[in-house]
Amino acid sequence: MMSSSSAAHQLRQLKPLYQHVVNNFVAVLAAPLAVAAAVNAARVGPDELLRWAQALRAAHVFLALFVPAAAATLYLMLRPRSVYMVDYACFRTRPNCRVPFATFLEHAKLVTFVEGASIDERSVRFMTRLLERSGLGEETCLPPAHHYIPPYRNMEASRAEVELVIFSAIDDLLAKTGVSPGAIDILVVNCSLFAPVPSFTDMIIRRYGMRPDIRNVHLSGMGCSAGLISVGLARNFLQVAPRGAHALVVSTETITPNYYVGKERAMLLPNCLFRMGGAAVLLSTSRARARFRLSRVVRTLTGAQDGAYRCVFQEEDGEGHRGINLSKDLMAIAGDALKANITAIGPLVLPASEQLLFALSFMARRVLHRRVKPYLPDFRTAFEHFCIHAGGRAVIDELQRSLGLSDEDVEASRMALHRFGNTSSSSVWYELAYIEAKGRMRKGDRVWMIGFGSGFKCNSAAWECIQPARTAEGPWAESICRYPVDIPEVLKH
Ligand SMILES: CC(C)(COP(=O)(O)OP(=O)(O)OC[C@H]1O[C@@H](n2cnc3c(N)ncnc32)[C@H](O)[C@@H]1OP(=O)(O)O)[C@@H](O)C(=O)NCCC(=O)NCCSC(=O)CC(=O)O
Repeated sequence: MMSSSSAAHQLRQLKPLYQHVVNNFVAVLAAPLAVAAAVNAARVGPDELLRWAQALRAAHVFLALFVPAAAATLYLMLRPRSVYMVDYACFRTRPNCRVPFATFLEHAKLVTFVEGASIDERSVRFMTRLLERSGLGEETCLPPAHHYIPPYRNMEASRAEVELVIFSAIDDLLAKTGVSPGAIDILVVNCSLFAPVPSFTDMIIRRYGMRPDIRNVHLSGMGCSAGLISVGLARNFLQVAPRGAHALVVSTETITPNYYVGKERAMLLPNCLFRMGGAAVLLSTSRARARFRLSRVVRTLTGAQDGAYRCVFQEEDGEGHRGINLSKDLMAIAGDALKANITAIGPLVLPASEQLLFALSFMARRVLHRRVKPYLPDFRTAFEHFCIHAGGRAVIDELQRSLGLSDEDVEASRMALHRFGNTSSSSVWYELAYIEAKGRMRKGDRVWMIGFGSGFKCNSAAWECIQPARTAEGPWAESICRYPVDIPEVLKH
C-alpha cells in the first residue's frame, strides 16, 4: 500500500500538470474544438462551405460582426484607465544620523537623568533586550534632533526632519524622471504622527513652486499602511484627470516629536523600532517611460473591533508622557487583517488552478464539517516578489508563516528592517529598491506590496514591472554589496 507521504509526493509532482491544464483551460478546450471544426470543414469540402456562406442573411452577418465590435468598443471606453509608476525614490540616510545600538542605549541612559523624563535603568535594560531581538542593524538612522540630550521634540526640529527627508526624496525623483514640478497635477502625502499647519502638501507646493490648481491631500493618523492608501487615492484622482496627468505620492513618518520618555514597555517598543525614512513616487496615466503598471489596490480595515482599533494607539501614559502603545496582540490582529486582505485580493490575482483548489477545500470543509485543513493558496503563483511592511521581526515572521513564503521571498523585508529599521509607510519602497538593487527584477515580474498599520489596516498593491531599474542607485547604493546578511534570533554584543 502507498504510504501517505509518497502519495503526497506524487500529488506534488502532478501539480505542475494540473496547473498547466487549469490555467490554460480555454486553450485546452479550444484546441480539440478547432481541430474537430477543421476536420469537419475538410470533410464537407469548399463548395458546400461556400453554399452555407451564401445562405447566410445580411442581417445575421451584420449582427455577428457589429455586436462583438460594439461590445469591445464599449468595454474599452468604460474600463478604468491604467495607472503607471514612472519611478520612485527613497530618502538616502546619512552617516551622521546613524544610531548604532551602543549609541542608542547610551543616549537612552542619559535621557533617564533629564528632568521630567521617567524612563529609567529598567526601561533601558528592556530596550536593550528588544534591540537585540528586533532584527535592526547598526546603521539605522534617527533624525538629527534625537542625537541631542534631551532630544528635541519641538515643531521646528520636526519640520527640519520633514524637509530633510521628503525634499531630498522628491529632488531625487524629479532628477531621475526629468519631470518638472509644474507638470505635477496631483499631490498626495501621508505621515501618520505629525500633521503641522500648514500641511506637508503646502510645504512641498511652496518649496517647488507648484501650480495653484494642483489637487493636494495630506493623510495623517492613518498608520504604516497609509502609503498604499495614498497610491490608491492618487490612482482614483488620475483616472478622472486629463490623460497623461502626473501624481506625486510622498510617504513618510516623522520621528522627531515621537520620542517616548516614560517607562511603559508597550510604548518603549516604538523607540526601538521606528527609524527615519521616506519615499516619493511618481504616477501617471501615460505608459511612456513608465517602469511599473499598477494592477490592484485592495484595502481592508478591521477597526470595527475594539482590540484591532486599540492595538496601535497614540496616548499619554499614567505620568503624562505621550507615545505610541503597541499591543502584544498586534501579531494576532495583523494575522486576521491579512486573512481579510488575501480573501479580497486572492480572486483578483491568483491563477484559476489556485482558486479552484481553494474553492474545493472550502466546499470539502463545509461538507466534512472542518475536518479538512483549509487550503492556503500559493501566492508565489501570482507574484514573483513580495514587499511586506518591515514592522518588526515578529511581523515578518508571522507573514512568512501565514503566506507559506520562503526565506528568499521575505529577504527584502528582513534586509530593509536591518538596514533602515521600521520606516513606516515607506518601508515597502525600500524593499522594492532592494529587489531592484540586487538585480532580481525582470520585465513582466509581478510585485505584491503589503502594508499593515494602525486602525487596524492591511492594504495591498500589486504592480507589474515594465522596465527594471538600469542601475543600483538609490538608498542601497553603498550597502547592497554587503547584503543579504545573516540575522540571528538574538544579537549579542
Ligand atoms: C519586539 C520583538 C522584536 C521581540 O521579539 P521576541 O519574539 O524575540 O521577544 P518577545 O516577543 O518575547 O518580547 C521580548 C520582551 O518584550 C516584551 N514585549 C514584546 N512586545 C511587547 C509589547 N507590545 N508590549 C509590551 N511588552 C512587549 C515581551 O513581553 C518580552 O518581555 P518578557 O521577556 O519580560 O516577557 C518582537 O516582539 C516584534 O517584532 N514585535 C512586533 C513589533 C510591532 O508591534 N511592530 C509593529 C509596529 S506598528 C507599525 O509598524 C504600523 C503602525 O504603526 O501603523
